[in-house]
Parts: sequence; C-alpha cells; structure tokens
Amino acid sequence: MKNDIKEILLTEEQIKTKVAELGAQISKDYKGKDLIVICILKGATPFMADLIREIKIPMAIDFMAVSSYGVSTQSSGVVRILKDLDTGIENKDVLIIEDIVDSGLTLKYLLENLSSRKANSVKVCTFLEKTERREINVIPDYKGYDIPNEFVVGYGLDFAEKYRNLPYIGVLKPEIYS
Ligand SMILES: O=P(O)(O)OC[C@H]1O[C@H](OP(=O)(O)OP(=O)(O)O)[C@H](O)[C@@H]1O
Ligand code: HPA
Ligand SMILES: [Mg+2]
Repeated sequence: MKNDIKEILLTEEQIKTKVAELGAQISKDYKGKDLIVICILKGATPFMADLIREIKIPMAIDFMAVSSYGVSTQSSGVVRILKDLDTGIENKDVLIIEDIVDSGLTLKYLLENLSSRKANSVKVCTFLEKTERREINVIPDYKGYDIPNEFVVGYGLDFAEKYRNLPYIGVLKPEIYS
C-alpha cells in the first residue's frame, strides 16, 4: 500500500491536532442545541469516529450512504443514496460530516435533500476541501484543511475501495489509476 503513495500530505499528528480543534469549536457552537451529526458513508467514518470523541456536549449520530465516484478519480456526476437516515431530523440541528468536498456535487445534493426535512439547521463539517476543483458553489461551515488538486487517499478516502485504512492523507501515484 505504502509503495502506491507519492507523497504524504497530512500526517497522523496533523490530523489529530485539527480534529481536536474542530471538536472544540463545534462543542462551543452547539451548546444547548439538539445536535445530530450525520456521517456520510463510507469515506467519513474515521473522521467521524475521531471527531465525536472531541465533542463534549450531548449529541446523536446517524449515517447516510451516497456514492458518485466508484472506480474512478472523477465524479460520475450522479449522486445516489445507498442508505438513508434511520431517524427523522425535524427540529434538530444537523451537522453533516464529510471527508472531502471536491467538485461539490455530493454536498450540494445532501444539502438540498436534508434541508427539505424541516431541520432547525443544517451545516457541514468537512475534513478536506479541494477549493481549486470546485464546480458548484457550496461552502462548508467547518473545515480541516484545504488541499491541492490531486487525488488523495487514506483516513477514510479510497481509490476503488482501497487505501481507506491508511492513517495519514497521501497523494496516490498517478500510475495506479491511469
Ligand atoms: O465533492 P465531490 O466531487 O462530490 O466528492 C466528494 C465525495 O466523494 C467521496 O465519496 P464517494 O462517492 O467516493 O463514496 P465513498 O465515501 O463511499 O468513497 C467523498 O467521500 C465525498 O462524499
Ligand atoms: O481526492 C479524492 N480521493 C478520494 N476520494 C475522493 N472523492 C472526491 N475526491 C476524492
Ligand atoms: Mg470514494
């Protein structure tokens, strides 16, 4: 696995520090609110697992699975719901947890979909953002790091379902996918 990585972009240490900062900010901002965090499967699972342990206020979790990449480094442009939420979000303060906002297509779809369910608020926390590649103007409320326009893997992010278990964020060697 390691031989397929061109460069480490974010180390385990950098990830840990940023997740703690985000958790502290979210705990402050959502104090007294009815917070539900929604993990977008599968990529956001490691981030979500780390982040919720840095959130020090009462909260609930739920999961939604959407997919648009498949075996490609380019979005198919079609976002499909593979699993919906188990619970209603009416009157709740929803925080969508994403690993990455790249073209913005997934997030746009999620925001439109979840905003129609009468939540009190719907906000977004993403660990990574590729602002350079944005096709759609969606702005995350909380963000870990801005990264350059390269296909990255690790810390939940995959290429063809592999590399999600790397503990850091790395740039995949182009010969792996071309
Ligand atoms: O901004 P976008 O260009 O839409 O890309 C971001 C989305 O793509 C990835 O999901 P993917 O469809 O690969 O599913 P996965 O999380 O199961 O890997 C990632 O986890 C985001 O949800
Ligand atoms: O750079 C990426 N890596 C893995 N999955 C992704 N989904 C959108 N962008 C990426
Ligand atoms: Mg993926």
